Amino acid sequence: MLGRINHIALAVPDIAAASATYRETLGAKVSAPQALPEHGVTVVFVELPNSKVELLEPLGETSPVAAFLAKNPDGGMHHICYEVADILAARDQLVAAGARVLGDGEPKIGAHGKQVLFLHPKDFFGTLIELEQV
Ligand SMILES: CC[C@H](C(=O)O)C(=O)SCCNC(=O)CCNC(=O)[C@H](O)C(C)(C)COP(=O)(O)OP(=O)(O)OC[C@H]1O[C@@H](n2cnc3c(N)ncnc32)[C@H](O)[C@@H]1OP(=O)(O)O
Ligand SMILES: [Co+2]
Repeated sequence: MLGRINHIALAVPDIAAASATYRETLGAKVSAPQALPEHGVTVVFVELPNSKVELLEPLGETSPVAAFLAKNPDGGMHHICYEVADILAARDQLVAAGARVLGDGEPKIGAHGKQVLFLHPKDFFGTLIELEQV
């Protein structure tokens, strides 16, 4: 089922400050901010030779990241995104295995314009998993 790691996501309290640190202190190439109101986040991507790091900050009153930052005010690892070849087949297989697919269970369009789904962290050893159709 699982392909490459598409990205590791870090929730941050201030995406501009975090982007500047990744650019200036770590010498990384960081994309311009992308507001994703339908997901309640603003994201940037740190480009790496073998994957990406997604920095995300809350956007709007109902951001799913706000609760995470309330518990982790300095920020922290938020989710891991695995690529899958067939997101609907993966979803059906996971649901049949008893895993919880978050939201209404239907894929949404993510930051890369691809279909994504999220799996409950409590079903995967305390780590929020995102699946992205490639
Ligand atoms: C798609 C656009 C973009 C992209 O890459 O393209 C993104 O990745 S957007 C990312 C932001 N969107 C999401 O995170 C959507 C999925 N997330 C959710 O549905 C919620 O955040 C959820 C259900 C994971 C947690 O919701 P909430 O925090 O409101 O619930 P609780 O506080 O009750 O949390 C339940 C339980 O889970 C623990 N938790 C919460 N978030 C995380 C996390 N990121 N990693 C690990 N664990 C997490 C929380 O601490 C609670 O544990 P407990 O022991 O019961 O306290
Ligand atoms: Co993500």
